Amino acid sequence: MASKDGNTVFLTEQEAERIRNTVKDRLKKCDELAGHARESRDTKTAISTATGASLMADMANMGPSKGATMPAIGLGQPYPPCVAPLQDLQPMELSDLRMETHHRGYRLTVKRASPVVNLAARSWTMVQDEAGEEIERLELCLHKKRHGKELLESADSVFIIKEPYFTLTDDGEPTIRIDHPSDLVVVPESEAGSTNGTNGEATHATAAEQKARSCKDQGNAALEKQNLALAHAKYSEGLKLARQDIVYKANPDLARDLSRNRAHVNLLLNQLDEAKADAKASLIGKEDDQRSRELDSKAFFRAGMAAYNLGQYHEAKELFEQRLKLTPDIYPKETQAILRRIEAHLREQEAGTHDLKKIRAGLSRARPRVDAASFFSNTAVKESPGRGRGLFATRDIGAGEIVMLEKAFCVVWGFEDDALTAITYDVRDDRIRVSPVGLSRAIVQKLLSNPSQIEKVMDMYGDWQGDSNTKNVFSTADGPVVDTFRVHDIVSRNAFGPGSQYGEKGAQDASTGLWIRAGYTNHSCLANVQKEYVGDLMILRATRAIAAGEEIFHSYDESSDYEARQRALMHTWGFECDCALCVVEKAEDPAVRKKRRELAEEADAFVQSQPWANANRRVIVRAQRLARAIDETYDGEKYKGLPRLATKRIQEWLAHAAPRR
Ligand SMILES: C[S@@+](CC[C@H](N)C(=O)[O-])C[C@H]1O[C@@H](n2cnc3c(N)ncnc32)[C@H](O)[C@@H]1O
Repeated sequence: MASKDGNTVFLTEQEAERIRNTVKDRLKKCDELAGHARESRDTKTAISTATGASLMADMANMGPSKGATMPAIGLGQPYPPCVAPLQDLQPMELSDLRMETHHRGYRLTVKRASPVVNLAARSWTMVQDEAGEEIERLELCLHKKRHGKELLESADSVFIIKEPYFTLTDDGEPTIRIDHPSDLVVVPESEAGSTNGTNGEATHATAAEQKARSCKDQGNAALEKQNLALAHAKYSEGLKLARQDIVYKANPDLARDLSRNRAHVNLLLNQLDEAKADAKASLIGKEDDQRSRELDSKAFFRAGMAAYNLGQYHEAKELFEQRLKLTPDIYPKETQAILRRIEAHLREQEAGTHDLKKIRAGLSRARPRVDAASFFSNTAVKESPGRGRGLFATRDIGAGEIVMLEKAFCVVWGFEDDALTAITYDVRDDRIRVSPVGLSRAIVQKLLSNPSQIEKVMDMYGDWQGDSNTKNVFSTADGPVVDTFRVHDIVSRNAFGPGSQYGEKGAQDASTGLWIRAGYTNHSCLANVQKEYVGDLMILRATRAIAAGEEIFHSYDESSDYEARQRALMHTWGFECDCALCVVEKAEDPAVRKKRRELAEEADAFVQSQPWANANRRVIVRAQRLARAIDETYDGEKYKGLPRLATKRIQEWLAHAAPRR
């Protein structure tokens, strides 16, 4: 575990080595044991170990050092999630598990047998199979919660593990390990009778209708108590019954009521795709009936809000217009106000007409995200030879003009509960990094809640592109499928920090986010746009005139030192920059670069220690001398038309200080 303090993450060489060795030792042992039969555990010992560990973890989570250490996570052995529906998988028993094996084609049904051990980046518990004869450890890595609740804590539930992966923990202990949340199906015990985890079809219409009604009542009661997850589960259970032909033909309104109610819960849970679909499915369409109009008005509102929150403003406009037309007497002012907001967002989307001053004024720590549309029409994504895909200007853009505005797909602010930073060691490149795993986690949650968004996130660049046969499968009959290793790798290469806008500070507190469109922008040290942030709205502004067809570049790393810059680009983004500036710098005598680096360090120290306000003549002369000395390290001929990055800070200091003398 690394300790953290203020802006720095401390990780000594020994600690780094220990993390490396732990991961490598584990992999070695896994290799040796691959295919071996599982050894039976003693139930009593297993439960008492888990109980002790659970207590210790709870105490650590409550203690004074809470949050003072960063979890360490080993990476680099990605495997795809299961893409088969439960009903196509064969049942297996705990005793069938083989070490270091993905049991493809199988499913395992278990029940929790001990308390849950809740750690920062993982949770584990002991589970027993249906016969209760065997006991084994089950671990959920990182993606261990759903709607803020620990999945393993689900009371009275059975867990069905799709294509279980049996491996070793870092401590060398056997465990079933789940990395992809879609590989775990949590089924209420009452429903678990049918082995595929779904309700058996009720054959008798009246009995099914009665059961569906009871589910609706239970859903309503759960909603009243703000138990959204239970309300959703109950409405879903009821819907399954109410949508059966025999029930639907006799009473179509029951399915509509359940859909309308679930739409409401889905909106509260930010499950916008299903909220929209449910609300639309609930429409009755009897315009001559007052009650039907009222209910459909509600449905149009719910579908409209879901579309609005998904940024689908054209659809949202249609839905709210239909609402107004259908029930001009129900909250007309509110509907008109939403329609005005939608019109404003459509203008933002088409012409980039954002009122940034107003947007900025509406932001606070309590409301850190903007309500604004993205504006992309000045840009297009195309191939960029040697760099994968890139972003290109579709028209001439003047210096200082806005090139693009994008609302983040997801931002985790450093002060939010979702924030989590971990030390990650990746065996693929033997590198240790500080990774915003809280952002990966939040993205996965958002994708599970809004499966229509999965494909566009998965299209982003990342090292692990998924299994070639299954990489484009994003759902099964059991729900959405998200490859969390892919999300992690996408975050590694595409996440940016919107800076400290709400008082976040320090490495452990850094805010990070994912902007999908901006993610296609390649790097150049000779960038033509600069990034700015207003809340979670990223603004790319032209730093010089950009001609139609030109590629848009921003700078991923602004270090003036060539070596430091290349190191950061290779370490974080995996490439070597070959822009015109890097070509010249690379060809220079390393001794010249070293001298420039030392002078730049001296200049940085000077700038930090000497305030420019009221600087006296002697101090200014010193700054001028330093600037000249750095300047002299540049060959005038070779650097013609190229920036002299190392002089930047001292020149800025001089620009502030000199005019006042
Ligand atoms: C944020 S993505 C940029 C979009 C990416 N090119 C794509 O195809 O989706 C970052 C990745 O693009 C590539 N890249 C960006 N700038 C580059 C450059 N100047 N030269 C080579 N590769 C670059 C690297 O692979 C980097 O990890």
